[in-house]
Amino acid sequence: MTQPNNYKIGTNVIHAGQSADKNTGAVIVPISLSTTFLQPSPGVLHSEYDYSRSGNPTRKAFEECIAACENAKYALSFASGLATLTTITHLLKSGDEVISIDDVYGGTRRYFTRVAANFDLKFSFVDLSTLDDLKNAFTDKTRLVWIETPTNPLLKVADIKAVADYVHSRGATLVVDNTFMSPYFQNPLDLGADIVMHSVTKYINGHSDCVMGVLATNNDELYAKLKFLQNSIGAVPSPFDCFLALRGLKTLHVRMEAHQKNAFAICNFLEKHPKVERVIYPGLPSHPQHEICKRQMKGYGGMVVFFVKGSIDQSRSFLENIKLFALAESLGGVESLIELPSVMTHASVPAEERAKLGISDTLIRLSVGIEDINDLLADISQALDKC
Ligand SMILES: C=C(NCc1c(COP(=O)(O)O)cnc(C)c1O)C(=O)O
Repeated sequence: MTQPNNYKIGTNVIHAGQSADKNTGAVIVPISLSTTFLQPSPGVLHSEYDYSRSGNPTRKAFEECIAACENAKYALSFASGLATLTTITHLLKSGDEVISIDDVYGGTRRYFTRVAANFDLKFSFVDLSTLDDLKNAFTDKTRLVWIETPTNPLLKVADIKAVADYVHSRGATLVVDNTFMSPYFQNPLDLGADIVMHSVTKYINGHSDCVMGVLATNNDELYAKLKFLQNSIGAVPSPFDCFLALRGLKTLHVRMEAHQKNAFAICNFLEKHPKVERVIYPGLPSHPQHEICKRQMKGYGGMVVFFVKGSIDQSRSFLENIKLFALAESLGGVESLIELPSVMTHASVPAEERAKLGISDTLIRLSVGIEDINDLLADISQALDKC
């Protein structure tokens, strides 16, 4: 269990869970690759570790650091964001129902509808800009509510505290996927969420070189169940990935501020451009839930979406001419990424659902990196001029 401390996140990312090694004095947490640990006598442990799937020193350091960053007592890490989602879903039993915000990552919807639904779990997807849909979708079998906020890709925002209060009034559990904000700009547990999770692959690792996931909670009972599931299902990250993620995490506060500064500059440019229909960013007063953003978020992140005027022809032309932004899936790395959700990250969402959500062929998603903003703006400008 991670004890609360009075440090700010900019200190915790560097120090929490990372005390110098008592034996060697090593200041940086080593990569502990041993899969097994000596037992002086059968069943008697030399340390807290017996087998690396059940517990690993490098993984423990990362989990303790994330717990401190999310103001949590506990954190558990996994091989990917979806492995985290899968493990959380195993808290449920046959016949249980789950309500998810409608605009979730395509892989999350795919797991819910094409994997977990085969085990007699029922999923419904609702717009959460108000509580009405949530209340209408709730039944006595609803056990879990899953929200991303902001959502991927449309950056919709849900009122975490209001959702948590209602979910708890019905005796259910709230999970918040905090990937787009990272622990630096938003702490859902402080707002009433029971579990917060991240695709560590994104901003937490921050360098597009590690696929990993993590969850954090203050609930002792949930932690005990999830710790059991982490070991029993075994979807754990490698010690090397934990080392990479812990190293990337150390600059989270610096990177998130740089992402945000560049994102605002790009929004200001796009809003004035004649070939841009609409720009969506939580930090803009024009965002439909901007007041909620100001209340529950400490910043607005590096994700920007906008609609180009025209059709997929204009989208393709723009994306084929962009140079500095890498046309690729994923997000949250120091390099700028760009993608077309309707064809790439959300292609697995049925076309009629995409249409209902507004994920059109002219919706462009930017993961704004921390390159020099003048170069990023010049790149976007030259590509827009050609489409
Ligand atoms: C790969 C992409 N998303 C992964 C993702 C995931 C899945 O994380 P993985 O580490 O890729 O398994 C979970 N939650 C959110 C909000 C995500 O965006 C993407 O949107 O490009």
